[in-house]
Amino acid sequence: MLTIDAKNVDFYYSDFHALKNINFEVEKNKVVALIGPSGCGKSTFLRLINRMNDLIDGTRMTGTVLVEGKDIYAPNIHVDELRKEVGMVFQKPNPFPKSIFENVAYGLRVNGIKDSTFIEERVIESIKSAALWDEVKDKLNKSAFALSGGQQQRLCIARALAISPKVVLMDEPASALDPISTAKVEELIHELKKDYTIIIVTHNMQQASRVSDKTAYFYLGELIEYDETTKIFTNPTEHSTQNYITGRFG
Ligand SMILES: Nc1ncnc2c1ncn2[C@@H]1O[C@H](COP(=O)(O)OP(=O)(O)OP(=O)(O)O)[C@@H](O)[C@H]1O
Repeated sequence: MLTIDAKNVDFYYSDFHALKNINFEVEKNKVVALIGPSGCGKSTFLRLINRMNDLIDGTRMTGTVLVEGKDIYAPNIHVDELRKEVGMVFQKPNPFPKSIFENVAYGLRVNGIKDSTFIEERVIESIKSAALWDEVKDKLNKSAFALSGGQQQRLCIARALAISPKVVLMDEPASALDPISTAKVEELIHELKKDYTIIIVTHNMQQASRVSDKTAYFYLGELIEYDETTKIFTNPTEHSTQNYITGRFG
């Protein structure tokens, strides 16, 4: 079964037609990069996969988005349940004003989990998975704001992992980070794909080619080309893709 299967998706911000007939499939445990010039609809599409656009007034979607075979826009879908399966990491690290431990425990607590041994194990495991353990193990009760930006971003990744999602959406997760932190996040993405399916929006072509199995090139609300990353970066079919990856526009 496909992990993500979007068919004939159109999306509007009021009258503005932001996504045009998108068809997009992702297999389990793959990393897919969404690339394309600013304003072409990458983030809009990413946010459709965990219904983040529902929060914006005047928006409308047609078509279907299936996550693990379930139509996530069907009336019986609970958005809170969906977001347990489809986690998200944003461009700027956004830890809560809580301790390092409580940031990661948060999703478990709001989901009603009370078993403190389970919470502790899950928090430690998630921080380890996010490649942050060695840096924070002696200060789990300190404020998350005392961490560096790169550490905060890995903490946000740990927070997303704690509730065991199937899919992790990442919207330019390294764009606010220095090169060393960026490299750590990229290594982490590589590790995480053993257990998760990851969709990442990035403006950094090297990053897309380093971290992803497949790459989707968007332009003016259309999915122009979607293929193996090596193919997109060495021998794309479309002129528009070629122009973008070689830096001729965008
Ligand atoms: N909340 C909104 N209300 C109205 N229009 C919006 C809204 N968010 C995005 N848009 C428009 O939809 C289009 C796609 O935006 P989106 O943020 O998805 O692009 P993007 O490819 O992710 O861009 P960037 O690379 O700059 O983040 C743009 O023209 C944008 O102006």
